[in-house]
Amino acid sequence: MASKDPESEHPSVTLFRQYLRIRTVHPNPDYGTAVAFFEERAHQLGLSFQKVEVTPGYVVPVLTWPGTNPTLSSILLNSHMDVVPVFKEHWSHDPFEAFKDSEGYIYARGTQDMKSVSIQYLEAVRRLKVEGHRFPRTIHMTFVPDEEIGGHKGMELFVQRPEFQALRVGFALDEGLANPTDAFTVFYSERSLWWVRFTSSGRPGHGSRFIEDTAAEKLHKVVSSILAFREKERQRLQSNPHLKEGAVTCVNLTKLEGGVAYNVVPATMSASFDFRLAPDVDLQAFEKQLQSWCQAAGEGVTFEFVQRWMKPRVTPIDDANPWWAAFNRVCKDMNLTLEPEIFPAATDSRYLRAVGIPALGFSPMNRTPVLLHDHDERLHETVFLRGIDIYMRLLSVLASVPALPNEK
Ligand SMILES: CSCC[C@H](NC(C)=O)C(=O)O
Ligand SMILES: [Zn+2]
Ligand SMILES: [Zn+2]
Repeated sequence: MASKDPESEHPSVTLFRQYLRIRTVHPNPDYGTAVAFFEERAHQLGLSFQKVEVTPGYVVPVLTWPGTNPTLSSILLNSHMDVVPVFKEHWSHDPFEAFKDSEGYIYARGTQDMKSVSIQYLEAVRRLKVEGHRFPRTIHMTFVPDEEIGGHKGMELFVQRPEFQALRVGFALDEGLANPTDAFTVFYSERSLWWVRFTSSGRPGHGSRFIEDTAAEKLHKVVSSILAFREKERQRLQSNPHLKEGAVTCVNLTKLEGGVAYNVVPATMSASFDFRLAPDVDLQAFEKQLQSWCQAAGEGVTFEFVQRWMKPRVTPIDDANPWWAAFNRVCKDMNLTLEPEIFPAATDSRYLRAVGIPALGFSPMNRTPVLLHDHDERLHETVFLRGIDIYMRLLSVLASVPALPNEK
């Protein structure tokens, strides 16, 4: 039970607060201290431990609880170690102090995204071990760097390593989002992230004249086409109560660049967009759409990709998927209402799904406002503790899923 008395704080909450104090914050995350923290936990829990250096200076600690049947594929519990920067002046408490208020809310960067989940995994495994359980399937816990900046020095490299293949992962859990209602959200896919810069070239000249064919006019046209598309998608979402945010495509104009002086018409200008493409979008056709918006804007309008995800994958959420069936059954047994959704942004699950691993994004935080990346990110200790109970039940069932047809 949670307690207001600091003397009798639940040890799992104390461990959570210790981890929150490790400053794994961008742009200079202290991964060394975090990796040492997980190594210490591995020793405390009697788990095997390895460090996989995916690129110089970027280590993935892997903690393993072997199953009783090594021929079966394993369960991967993934979380990322890094957290996004803070605007300290907007916080009610120091974001790296892990302050707990008199009601039991813990304030810190990472309380929701996703240091809570890392500790819930560890504590669920610890308690199951203490209770004397053994399961057929091996459980691995991985703590990856750099998710918040794209996973390019983290999960993207890790899934290509022989050490990762050796884990023989059959199913993975990774991050989700809080849900302010009594329900829990679970993510079975995510939108494809495309960051695109459109550059327009035109005739330069004096700012006092009606110059023909300027870069700005053509950029304006392409921006208008994209914002009109945005509005169409926005209306589609708004007019259909059955559609969730992740099921439509979103785009935002996030950067405008160009110009040197008030009285010089520039020869080039650019506009950058953050596209989030719904999993059912035909990506080749969408690229052609970008080309035709450029052509319609006039000569000299081009685009380049800064990020471009081309492998959208969906983890099936029907009973034909034994992992989903197991996950869903536990939630039913625990009377948890699940809201399956497509993750609106990008997580490391995309790298797992792209190499063929079914993955669900789940951070067990109901009755909690979505505060990831926000000021005063916080989580109530009772919600955190209930998450450990939920993982205990989930792990017991997932790690006992009988041999699949390809495992016999
Ligand atoms: C280039 S990867 C960026 C990853 C980030 N993920 C989240 C969850 O905010 C995003 O979707 O913007
Ligand atoms: Zn995250
Ligand atoms: Zn994040």
